[in-house]
Amino acid sequence: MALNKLTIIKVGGKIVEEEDTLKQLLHDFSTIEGSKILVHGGGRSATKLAERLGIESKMVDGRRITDSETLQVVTMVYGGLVNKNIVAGLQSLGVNALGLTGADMDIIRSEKRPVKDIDYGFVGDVKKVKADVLKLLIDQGIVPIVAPLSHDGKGHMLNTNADTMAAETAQAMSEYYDVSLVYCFEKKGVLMDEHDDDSVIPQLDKASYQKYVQEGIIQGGMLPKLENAFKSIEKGVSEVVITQASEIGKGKGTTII
Ligand SMILES: Nc1ncnc2c1ncn2[C@@H]1O[C@H](COP(=O)(O)OP(=O)(O)O)[C@@H](O)[C@H]1O
Ligand SMILES: CC(=O)N[C@@H](CCC(=O)OP(=O)(O)O)C(=O)O
Repeated sequence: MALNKLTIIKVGGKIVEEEDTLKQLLHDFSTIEGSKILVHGGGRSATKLAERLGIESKMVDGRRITDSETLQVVTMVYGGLVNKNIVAGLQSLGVNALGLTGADMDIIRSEKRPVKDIDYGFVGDVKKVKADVLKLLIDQGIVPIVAPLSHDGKGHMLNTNADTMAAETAQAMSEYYDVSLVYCFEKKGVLMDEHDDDSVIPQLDKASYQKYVQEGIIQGGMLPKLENAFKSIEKGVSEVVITQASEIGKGKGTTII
């Protein structure tokens, strides 16, 4: 029997921090038919609040070094401000959104990343996504809105890259659904030249990805997105697309092959 379709949209920090772009995204998300989940970031909003509090933000390969003060900031920003703004916005559009961190209903459990060359601090590597619980919610007509926070099951929240949260959720949900994972950000897709929006790479395979990383064409925040995209395809996700938020479902952007 063919599996039902599930669309997982990941939306990044630049879109969620601006009222107009967020409003447009929520409108576009509300029009997606069928089962869906929204995973959001908010890195830029966390960096701004940290700055106002006099806390410096450090990123390595697109991931935040999270000390205990930074963990407080990201918990407030992702689990509070950003998540609840999205939930309220979607409710106003008739979408029965439910905001969740990984701790809520134990949906996403992680382990603190071991210290190797770099100590990322309170950053979680995802160990388990409770796909069955998310499915129960979806079956009730609820639309889960997932913040980039997981927990370790011992009482600690852990900061977790939103691209990874979306990918791990997509992989786990593939047991029950035919999953499309769409990474939405402010550019039209993965670009040959970051500053030229007309240089979209329509299809990207792993060999080309590795070559572009070496050449410096792909870097920074695009790294966790693409690492997660390739892993998702390998682990049963039907489709992974990287595109501009306004072009969801229009067959544009970069498709991972
Ligand atoms: N080849 C590339 N094509 C598009 N963006 C790229 C590329 N290489 C690096 N980037 C950078 O990656 C960023 C997206 O990562 P990030 O800011 O983490 O996204 P998000 O909006 O999901 O939080 C882009 O804004 C861009 O600056
Ligand atoms: C560990 C880690 O890097 N966590 C990310 C979580 C937020 C995020 O991923 O937000 P964007 O999608 O807006 O980049 C961070 O704190 O920046």
